[in-house]
Amino acid sequence: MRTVAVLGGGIGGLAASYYLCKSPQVAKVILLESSNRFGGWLWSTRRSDGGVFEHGPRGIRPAGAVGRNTLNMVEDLGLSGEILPVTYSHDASKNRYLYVNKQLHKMPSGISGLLRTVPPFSRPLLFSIATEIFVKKSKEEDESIHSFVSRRLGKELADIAVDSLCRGVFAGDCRKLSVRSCFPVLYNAEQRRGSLTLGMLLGSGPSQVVPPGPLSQRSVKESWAQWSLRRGLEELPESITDFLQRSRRVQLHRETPIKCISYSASGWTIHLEDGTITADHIISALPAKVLSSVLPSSCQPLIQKLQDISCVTVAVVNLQYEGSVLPVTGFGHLVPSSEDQGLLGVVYDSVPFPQHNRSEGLTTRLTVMMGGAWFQEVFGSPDAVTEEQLLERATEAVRLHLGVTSAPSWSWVALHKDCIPQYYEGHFRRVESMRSFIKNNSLPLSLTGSSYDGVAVNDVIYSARTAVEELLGNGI
Ligand SMILES: Cc1cc2nc3c(=O)[nH]c(=O)nc-3n(C[C@H](O)[C@H](O)[C@H](O)COP(=O)(O)OP(=O)(O)OC[C@H]3O[C@@H](n4cnc5c(N)ncnc54)[C@H](O)[C@@H]3O)c2cc1C
Ligand SMILES: C=Cc1c2[nH]c(c1C)Cc1[nH]c(c(CCC(=O)O)c1C)Cc1[nH]c(c(C)c1CCC(=O)O)Cc1[nH]c(c(C)c1C=C)C2
Repeated sequence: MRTVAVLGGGIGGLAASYYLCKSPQVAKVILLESSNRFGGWLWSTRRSDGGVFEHGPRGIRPAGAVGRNTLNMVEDLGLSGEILPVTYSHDASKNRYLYVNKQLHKMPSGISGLLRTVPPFSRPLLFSIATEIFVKKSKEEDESIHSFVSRRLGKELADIAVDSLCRGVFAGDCRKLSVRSCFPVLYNAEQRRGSLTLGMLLGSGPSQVVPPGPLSQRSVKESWAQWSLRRGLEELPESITDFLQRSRRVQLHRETPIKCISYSASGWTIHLEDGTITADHIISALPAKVLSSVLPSSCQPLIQKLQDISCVTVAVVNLQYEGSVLPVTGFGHLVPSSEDQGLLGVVYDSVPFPQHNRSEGLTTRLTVMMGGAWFQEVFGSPDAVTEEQLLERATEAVRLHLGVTSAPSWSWVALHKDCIPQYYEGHFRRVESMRSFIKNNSLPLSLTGSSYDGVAVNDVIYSARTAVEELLGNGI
């Protein structure tokens, strides 16, 4: 392989470039990013007083093949000493809350949490789990998450717990999201074991093989539930960028938006604002809709399918309060759509990562997330809403939900337009048919990034690795 162009310099494009760079088979890697920085949604503000605020992801899970894979990369980049782990026994792992009927309720955990009736639920969770074993498996090839959970565990759990969970991961509506694509473990447990309960007890099928490196082994030994980095998660893309800059085979281009791409027998031509670049193969780590807008019209069937993968907009408001202001301790709370459509949830950042608090004087850091699938309905056009409106709505939620009446001593409002792709029912078929089109037409193109195979940072990195392995026809 002579030249591979990687489109989009978020964590997906950086990871693809990293894996390409590891292989001697590739002569040249060209990474093209439209904005003035690499990292995409991994974005941390570091203040001069020591405070670190995350505007995108704030914690990564170490578990599973995808979690091990990321830790192996982190170790290879020399970031092991920067890790901030949060163990399973930490309050942030044990305590998560739901805000229902204008009150915070701790989500049931442990055996006693399953046996008792825990508000806002009207019966013990064990009842739903025990009866779930006898529910017949579906013959449908996909289903909405809400329909799946209602059928197997009851409507109450679907309406409150699962509705909130989908807002806290996809900022999305569980009535539209696909169980098969968003929660493959649940789908496979039903298909392979006939039940979620049996699937959890017996395992729901083979998982990818990723041998754990020393850092991943440490995460198991020390029981990590999630981790961040000392200077915030943006340290990860910064470190990959440094790694790539050290290679003479890699060209990194910021402020280089791709205008369109064309294909001929001699390969791809990528049209930029001020010139063109040629490549033998393209790995796209662009959001699906952006890729659809730059592809040549000869790819019409692919363009159509890419356009069907839409994204939601999330407003992220970081708040710093003086002193210790939280009435409870834990990861944060989620708000079901029946309680408040626009307010998705509040993360209590100071609890899992106190190391990111300002170095002098006690502070509490919170992040309020708003909008998602309900953005337009609640706030109107993202282009018309003001920062003042979003800040006001966020501080009002903190006052009502957590009883914090003081004004924040620092705040940051970010409007993330089209930031989380929504895997609606039938997503897996759309992705399958896009990849078939590429294969059947022998297009030297790979699809990676959060639009296809999972939205978590771990999933995006693993998808980049898979794209490179498939391209080079070997393991990395
Ligand atoms: C608020 C929020 C909280 C999250 N929390 C978590 C979490 O706690 N844990 C977790 O695991 N995940 C979390 N995620 C998800 C995760 O951060 C994202 O799914 C992931 O970062 C997406 O990476 P990506 O590279 O696929 O896409 P992006 O980050 O969107 O990268 C795409 C890149 O393409 C560039 N681009 C766009 N158009 C062009 C063009 N024409 N030419 C060139 N470049 C272009 C963009 O500028 C961008 O840099 C969160 C996401 C958000 C938004
Ligand atoms: C309130 C909105 C959001 C919060 N986080 C996100 C949104 C949209 C985005 C997000 N959160 C997680 C992921 C990755 C999923 C993964 O597979 O690793 C993404 C894209 C992690 C996560 N956050 C919550 C859960 C249950 C998970 C899954 C992994 C885990 O169990 O740790 C819950 C949660 N998210 C938010 C809050 C306030 C909250 C619960 C109290 C914020």
